[in-house]
Amino acid sequence: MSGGVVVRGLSKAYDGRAALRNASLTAPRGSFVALLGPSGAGKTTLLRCLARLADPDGGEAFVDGRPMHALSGRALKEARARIGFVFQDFNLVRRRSALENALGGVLASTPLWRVALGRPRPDDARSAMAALDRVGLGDRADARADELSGGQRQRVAIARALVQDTAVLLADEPVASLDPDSAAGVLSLLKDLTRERGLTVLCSLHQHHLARAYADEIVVLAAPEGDL
Ligand SMILES: Nc1ncnc2c1ncn2[C@@H]1O[C@H](COP(=O)(O)OP(=O)(O)OP(=O)(O)O)[C@@H](O)[C@H]1O
Repeated sequence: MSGGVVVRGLSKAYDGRAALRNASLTAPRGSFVALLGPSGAGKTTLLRCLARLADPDGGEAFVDGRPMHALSGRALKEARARIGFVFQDFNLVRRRSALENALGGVLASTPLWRVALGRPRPDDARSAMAALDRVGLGDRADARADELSGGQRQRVAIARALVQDTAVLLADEPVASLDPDSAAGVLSLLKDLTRERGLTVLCSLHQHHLARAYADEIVVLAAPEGDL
């Protein structure tokens, strides 16, 4: 199984009600794939199943060659640590700086005493700075996350994924709360990263025109009908 994202026949129900039914898609390595569909179609559920933040009831979900549906324990934890996430509601630690948030990408592999003392490994601090530079926020490294604009916060979340050395980035409506210019900036940054680093981006969006402007491919999820 090559890199990127492959979903085959993925299904998930909550309390007997289908949230996702028999979904299949492929996001080849280095591509930007947009996920469209009406509210309730299961876009978030699909992204959560891919990262095994939710357990699918059936089907297969491969992320960068790893069978996420079949992993457990340490192997699952390691696989999940290699997936980057960007969510609509800015999943950053608000009172921490941009640099500390970007460093969150390596915290899973940092000894606890370094976390407790707030002393990152020098290499990690350098790569976090480089990632912030890449997303255009090198001069805001010390700013607290809650002092940044929405677009800047999404850039920090992207920097965190770069520090994590992630191969696949899952983005759940990353521009839903942003003004049009910031939204365009975030999506074009994601697109550039697919070209530059071979990053695979699977990104749910509500705006069709943005999907058409930035995505290599568009996948439309239909709402699952009825109970299972
Ligand atoms: N944790 C949960 N518990 C119960 N039902 C859920 C849960 N998460 C999602 N659902 C239900 O599953 C269905 C799919 O929801 P999901 O959030 O995946 O859709 P979506 O396409 O992302 O929608 P939106 O575009 O509105 O964000 C919905 O009917 C939703 O109510």
